[in-house]
Amino acid sequence: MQKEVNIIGAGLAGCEAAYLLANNGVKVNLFEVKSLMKNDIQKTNDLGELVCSNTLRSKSKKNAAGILKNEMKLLNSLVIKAALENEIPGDDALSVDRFGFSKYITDKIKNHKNINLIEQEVSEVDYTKVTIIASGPLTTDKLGKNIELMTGNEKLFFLDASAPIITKDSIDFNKVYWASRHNDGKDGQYICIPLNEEQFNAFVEELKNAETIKLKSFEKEIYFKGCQPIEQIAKTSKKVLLNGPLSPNNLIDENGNTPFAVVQLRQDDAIDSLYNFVGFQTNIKWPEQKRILQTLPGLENLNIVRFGVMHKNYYINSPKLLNRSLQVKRNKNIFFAGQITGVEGYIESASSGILTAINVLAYLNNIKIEQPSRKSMLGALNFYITNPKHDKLKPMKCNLGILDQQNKNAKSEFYSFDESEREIRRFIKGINNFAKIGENNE
Ligand SMILES: Cc1cc2nc3c(=O)[nH]c(=O)nc-3n(C[C@H](O)[C@H](O)[C@H](O)COP(=O)(O)OP(=O)(O)OC[C@H]3O[C@@H](n4cnc5c(N)ncnc54)[C@H](O)[C@@H]3O)c2cc1C
Repeated sequence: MQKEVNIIGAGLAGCEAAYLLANNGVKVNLFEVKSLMKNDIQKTNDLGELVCSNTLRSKSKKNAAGILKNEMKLLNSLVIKAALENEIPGDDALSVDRFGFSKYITDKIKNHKNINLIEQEVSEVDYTKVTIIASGPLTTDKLGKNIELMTGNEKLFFLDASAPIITKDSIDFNKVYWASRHNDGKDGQYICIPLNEEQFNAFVEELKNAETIKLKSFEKEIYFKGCQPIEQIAKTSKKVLLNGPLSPNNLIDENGNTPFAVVQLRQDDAIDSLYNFVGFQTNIKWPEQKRILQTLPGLENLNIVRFGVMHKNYYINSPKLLNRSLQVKRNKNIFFAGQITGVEGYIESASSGILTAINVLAYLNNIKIEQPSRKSMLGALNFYITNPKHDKLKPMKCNLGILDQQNKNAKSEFYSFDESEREIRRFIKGINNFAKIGENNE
């Protein structure tokens, strides 16, 4: 009889897991609620939606995100395929047309003979079925409560925010210029809004005094580093702004000058009509957002198509609840994948979907497998989020610091990349008796 798995959530992790399992002959029931009930940041009915920025971050072989994406590609990632098919200019980053990206994923999932997409909210997990919970940082309340009951554990959360998106035709191009940080200012792919010191100081004051949406009393201000709202950074330090979202480094204008500060806009769609603010996650009230952004040179008439918003991000205490196979210790039929496990970010969540699916496949085949080691980014993330030493897990993005690569200083600048690739190839070889991971295995 055909093996069967339920997956809750058709986001990045759920779709990756469904794709891998279905490609390996497993019948997948993929449950997704968004066509019936959207959360505040979902905009379309398509699957694998990118809810905020449209970038899967750096392509560099020296960067943690570049290393993880290469590992995912080796593992036949649906998300990487969708991204490469829908890539748009983004300098060093893999930026995508978010609509084309999700459409690609949706088509692959809906047309797969082994995947049955079921549009409904799951409020109770059926423990008798092998199940992957991939319901993400905005898991519905009913399911969240059911997960709490199952785990007997407190749910954790941190606050996250998204950045506004504007139309290109509302920008005054006489006041901005094109440049790319990683390309010596040539062949610019980002719209750069130059600020002199006075303009920068005035903008920072606006951000500091901006009226923000009030948090509910139970939402203590817990921000995850890397997703801090811009107004919060402004309150903390001008230096952090100048070294971060408003850094002018390498953004040389047409006259060969480097401005005091630069606000960057990144292309957001394939037809080049929308742009998002780089590093401008915000929780400022919407009319205030518009007023403050309009003070920037060139944006006096800006047209915002999506405002920045802030959200709670749920995740479980994985070190306590899950074993290294991302399986609930007290209920072997139940697995978790994606951001709900405590990884943070698009590619981290998607890659976790791949690893969980491989573990589910091993479980269905009654095979014990060795997880990828910490020489790979996938293995390092998995080790981090399931490490019992982290009794209060803090969400983790991929980064070079979590890799266990003893000789990385002694070797070439691409040592980590090469070492991680070797590790993933070794891992794939080790599971090829039950998992088909080939490039075009569909
Ligand atoms: C506001 C915000 C901004 C973010 N910005 C970025 C960013 O710019 N860059 C980045 O790398 N990461 C960002 N993230 C993180 C990113 O969203 C996640 O890392 C990623 O989408 C998580 O993937 P996932 O598959 O785990 O969950 P999701 O992509 O959220 O998918 C989960 C799916 O489960 C569905 N679902 C939920 N509950 C149920 C239920 N009961 N029954 C059925 N279906 C259900 C949801 O509708 C959803 O489609 C952001 C997150 C938030 C909340």
